[in-house]
Amino acid sequence: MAWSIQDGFHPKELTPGDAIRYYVFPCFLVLVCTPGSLFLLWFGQGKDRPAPDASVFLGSSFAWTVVAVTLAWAYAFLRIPSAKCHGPTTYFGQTPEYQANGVLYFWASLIAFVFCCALWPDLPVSIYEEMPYIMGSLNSFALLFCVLLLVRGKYWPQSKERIGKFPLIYEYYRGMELHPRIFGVDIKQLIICRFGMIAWELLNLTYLFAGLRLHSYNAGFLVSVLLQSIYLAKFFWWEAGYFDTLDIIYDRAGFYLCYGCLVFVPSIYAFSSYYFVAHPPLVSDVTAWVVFGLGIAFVLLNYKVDYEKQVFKNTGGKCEIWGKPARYLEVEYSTTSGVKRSKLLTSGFWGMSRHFNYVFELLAAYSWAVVGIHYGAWPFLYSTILTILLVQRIFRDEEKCSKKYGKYWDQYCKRVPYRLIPGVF
Ligand SMILES: NC(=O)C1=CN([C@@H]2O[C@H](COP(=O)(O)OP(=O)(O)OC[C@H]3O[C@@H](n4cnc5c(N)ncnc54)[C@H](OP(=O)(O)O)[C@@H]3O)[C@@H](O)[C@H]2O)C=CC1
Ligand SMILES: CC(C)=CCC[C@@H](C)[C@H]1CC[C@H]2C3=CC=C4C[C@@H](O)CC[C@]4(C)[C@H]3CC[C@]12C
Repeated sequence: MAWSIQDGFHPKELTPGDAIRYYVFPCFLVLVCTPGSLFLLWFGQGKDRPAPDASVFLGSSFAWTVVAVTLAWAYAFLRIPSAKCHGPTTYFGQTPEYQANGVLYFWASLIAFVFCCALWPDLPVSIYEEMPYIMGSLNSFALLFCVLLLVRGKYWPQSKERIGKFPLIYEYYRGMELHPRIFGVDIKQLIICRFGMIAWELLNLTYLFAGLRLHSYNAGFLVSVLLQSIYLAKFFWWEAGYFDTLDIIYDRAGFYLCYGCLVFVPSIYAFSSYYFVAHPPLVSDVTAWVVFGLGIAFVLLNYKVDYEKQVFKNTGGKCEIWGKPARYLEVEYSTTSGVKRSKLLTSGFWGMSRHFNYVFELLAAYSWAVVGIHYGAWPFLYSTILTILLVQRIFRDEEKCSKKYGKYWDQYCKRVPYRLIPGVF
């Protein structure tokens, strides 16, 4: 069998597992995420504010302006002349093209935002206070956008790919197309890399500036925002590497990714900074800067693990890992254009566990939350959800690899027996 995503769903053979996967889980997420995100932004302000009513979905003119400007800014950077890069060719022969100006986009966004804050000093506090409305607008936009993706992917697909039928709610959740484009740009790059990631960064800065205006300097808050900013700067530096991941080569543009980056990222990923405006961290300055040192180490180590694999792949295995020639397993997989050979790295971090990059990813996420430890669990919301998301991702990634490499994947798992933490899991 050629290595491809062999979709197919047989309602007559529905197992309890299928029912959960194709009906219960997507319905649950679609129903829970919207009220959940709105609750978080109301609750996170920690005041006795009246709970938002249904009119919050209409947003406000300020909220819609913020959303529209951020989207237009992200879109503009995907249209300006720039170098291009490409993702892996799909099994049905499509090679997605991306704009390779992530670093410029990141710095230009930061500078433009700081400039706006200097021009309108009340801007950060206004955005902070209007966040429930901004989240209302984002929810309305995202839910509708995912309907458009579903309709277009189902009735007017842009690619030649043929995929099996699934329950409608699952198609909405999963999405229909792998690499859809809109007005000349790749939708996943626009929504995930450009909107989601820059919203996370600019919201962090907004909350930090709002905190400074409403209270005073707080080392714990600054450290938390700095660590996330360094992490996000690293993301834009490595953006081309992201085009080789599960989200791009396997997941489709639908609720999971698009609603995820339009709503889940701004509400949950940036939540600790949001929470710190009304609940300034209570750790001492010295503790905060020790956390900073550790956090930077975790972010860099996370990058180092990804980088080892990138160098290994780019050199076809002819590289050194930790000062010794890389060790690997030779593997084969079938494609529609014949059998292909590849290699799986088994030395360095990739010999310790099959997803050691996630260990540092999690440590980094816990490090920028830990400055809020005196407030209990809320500052750890993102890191806790990330733990669940990454464990689920390990299983999804391994299902993909097992389908792709077959018996070779079993051999690799024997050589590198642990998934995440050596000796434990
Ligand atoms: N903050 C967040 O929300 C999240 C952050 N991340 C971060 O994003 C980055 C990328 O993570 P992610 O895309 O999940 O996964 P990985 O970078 O771990 O990539 C997994 C893929 O790499 C290939 N691979 C796996 N093992 C080996 C090996 N030993 N040798 C060579 N190739 C191998 C396989 O693809 P193939 O063989 O087909 O090429 C596999 O599907 C990480 O830094 C991670 O921490 C990830 C998820 C969520
Ligand atoms: C339940 C629900 C709606 C989930 C949404 C999940 C998505 C928003 C995330 C799933 C995978 C996430 C990411 C993967 C890898 C990344 C690289 C990292 O360096 C930066 C973050 C990210 C782009 C991250 C972003 C959110 C997801 C797409």
